[in-house]
Amino acid sequence: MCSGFCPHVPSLFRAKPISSSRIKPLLSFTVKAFSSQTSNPQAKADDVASNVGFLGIGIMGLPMAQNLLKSGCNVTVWNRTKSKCDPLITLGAKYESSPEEVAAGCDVTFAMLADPGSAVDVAFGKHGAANGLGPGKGYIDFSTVDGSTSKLISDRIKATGASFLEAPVSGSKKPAEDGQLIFLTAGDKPLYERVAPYLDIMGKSRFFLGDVGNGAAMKLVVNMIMGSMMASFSEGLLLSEKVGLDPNVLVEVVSQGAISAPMYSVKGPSMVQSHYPTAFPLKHQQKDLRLALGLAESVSQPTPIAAATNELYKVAKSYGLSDHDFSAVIEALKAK
Ligand SMILES: NC(=O)C1=CN([C@@H]2O[C@H](COP(=O)(O)OP(=O)(O)OC[C@H]3O[C@@H](n4cnc5c(N)ncnc54)[C@H](OP(=O)(O)O)[C@@H]3O)[C@@H](O)[C@H]2O)C=CC1
Ligand SMILES: O=CC(=O)O
Repeated sequence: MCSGFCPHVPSLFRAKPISSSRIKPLLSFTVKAFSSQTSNPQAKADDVASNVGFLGIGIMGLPMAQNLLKSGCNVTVWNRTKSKCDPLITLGAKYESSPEEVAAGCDVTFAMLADPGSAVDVAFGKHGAANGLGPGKGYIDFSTVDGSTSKLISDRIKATGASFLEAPVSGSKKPAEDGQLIFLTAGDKPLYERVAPYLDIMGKSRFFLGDVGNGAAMKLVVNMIMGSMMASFSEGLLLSEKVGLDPNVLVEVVSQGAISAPMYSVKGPSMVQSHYPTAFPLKHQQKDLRLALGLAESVSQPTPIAAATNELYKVAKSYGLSDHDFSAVIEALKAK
């Protein structure tokens, strides 16, 4: 595995670890060329003193905003279903009743929404964040969307005079809780530098990938691979059981070899029990496959495995498994 400094890796994609675990003050920290890796246990409020907004308090938004609050940031929150903000209000968050009001009162506003439709609505729909934005402010969208949607949001945000950064994340509920997300950012470089201390509170590494659309594309490619890996693993678990093997032993064997992945070790044992506690909702994995197929279509790249995988997730959705974890895709392979 390359360290991130390999000469054959284009500089745009190099990850550069920093020596100190302490992030530097907001206005004076050094941003590594295009990407950097940090560890964040000592990240503190006095490193990042301004007011931040957080829109979309779902599975991911809740722990991400929680980590900002625990680091001492002044956080103002909004969610369509207000009650989901309660744990954050208890921790000291301020609540506003629309994205517009959050954006109006904050220097930078983060958004973590379900899909392209909700990301657009919250960014520039009625009472959307754009109404409260203006010069000097920043809008950072963590939602997993396609590049066209991200560019549309970028255009509408920039028309207000504010800056825009797309920043989808790799890493699920537990990495979000642990501040171990990977940020795949693109767009306004000065805004990236300005919000890097916040990203370092919520994540373990960040990549700046250039123009808006590149972060979205990277995220969709990663999740296309992940969706297919999970579908293939599901086939293996069921086949092993049908030929008389113990699928728990398969999980153990896989975990020791070249195809080992944390996802298999973490989710495998509960999949064997037909339990799918939701970390990454199946409906979002299918959305990501659908968007990745659109991306592949746009450049005529054959992706037959992802196409077949997408069909499997659609079957799982038709079984009512949309809000279960994406590992429930295994149910689509069981005889009904
Ligand atoms: N869970 C995971 O492991 C990961 C998820 N992601 C991506 O992050 C994003 C969020 O995921 P996650 O937190 O799991 O999803 P959730 O489904 O838990 O949360 C979705 C959020 O979007 C809001 N929302 C949905 N529709 C609308 C709408 N029409 N208008 C306003 N708000 C809306 C929801 O509000 P309400 O509470 O009212 O429903 C909620 O705050 C997705 O794009 C997902 O693909 C990325 C990495 C990991
Ligand atoms: O998008 C999901 C993830 O685990 O990353």
